[in-house]
Amino acid sequence: MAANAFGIDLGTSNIKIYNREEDSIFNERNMIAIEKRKKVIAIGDEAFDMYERAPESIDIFSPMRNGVIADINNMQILLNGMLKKSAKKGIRNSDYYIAVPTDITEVERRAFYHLIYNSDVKAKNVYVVEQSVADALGLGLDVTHAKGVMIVNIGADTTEISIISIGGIVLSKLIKTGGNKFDQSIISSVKREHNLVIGSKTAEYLKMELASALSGMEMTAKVYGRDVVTGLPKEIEISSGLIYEAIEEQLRSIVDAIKITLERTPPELAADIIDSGIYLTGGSSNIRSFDELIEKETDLNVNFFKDASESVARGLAKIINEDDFRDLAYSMKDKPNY
Ligand SMILES: Nc1ncnc2c1ncn2[C@@H]1O[C@H](COP(=O)(O)OP(=O)(O)OP(=O)(O)O)[C@@H](O)[C@H]1O
Repeated sequence: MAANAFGIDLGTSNIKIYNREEDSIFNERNMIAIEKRKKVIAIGDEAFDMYERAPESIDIFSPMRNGVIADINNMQILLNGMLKKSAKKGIRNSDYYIAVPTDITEVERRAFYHLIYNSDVKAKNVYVVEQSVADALGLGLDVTHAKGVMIVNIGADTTEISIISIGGIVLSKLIKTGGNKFDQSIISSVKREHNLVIGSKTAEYLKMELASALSGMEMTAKVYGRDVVTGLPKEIEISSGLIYEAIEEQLRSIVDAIKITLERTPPELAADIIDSGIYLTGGSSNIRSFDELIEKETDLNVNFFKDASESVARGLAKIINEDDFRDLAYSMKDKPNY
């Protein structure tokens, strides 16, 4: 029997690890800090704390890009370190369940599997789970039944929109828009409007404080940055209106992708979705009134969950612990050329 079982949701911004033995979810930033291109000096939240503060000799980055593994060697080092951090024992000879986006290439999919299979955790078994299936289970939906559900996961680099029925994916679309793109737009807008250079952590703070998916909110927040003209540090008050203008285009592209997916949904499943509504998940679904915007634009009910950023990990926990859902995980070994 396997020593333990872990469920892994590798996000561009955060890595979430479910540990069966401790029945807990570990959630830290998916970041690694490397000094002089050789020495790993920090991982996870500790690396994130150094981000945009460290000298040039230290590179700090996420080994994931647009929802897929961009740097497998560093992702492996990071994952091993995070597993050791998250679990007191049972890392070796355990079963590993990894969530993978659906709308990616076979090469990208294989990289998730090999990340675990080739790592020094010496996994007993490696199983792959479609990310949106785990997401739906984590929200408390029983996806093994015939009823169709639509899951919209708005993450950091990506938004994945999926239609699930009878435990399988009927349609899935991954678009390269999410929280990180909102942050980048906020940086550009603050620079254009106020001649102020801010870092991405400040942009994320402004997003969390002031962003709304609907116009009309009136709030302000003070931030520090560097004045482009004088080169000196400066404090400025930013309005929610500016943040709305900065992210409006990206909000629209997410709504448009949802509409396109709905248009392509088979009619019987569309009827189910009208009945049950759209399920909104992922960290960026926390932007104020996102559910209201989607409801307004699609005329469908939107179900929003406050702690949705860990729903994939909670879904993996269900697959690990409940026999009824075990078949939702599959081994890549059963497929040729793996
Ligand atoms: N309260 C909040 N308001 C707005 N955005 C938030 C909030 N909380 C988290 N976020 C954003 O959610 C994103 C992280 O979400 P999540 O953990 O679902 O992404 P991920 O799985 O790492 O990314 P991806 O799915 O793109 O690989 C970040 O961009 C973060 O800024």
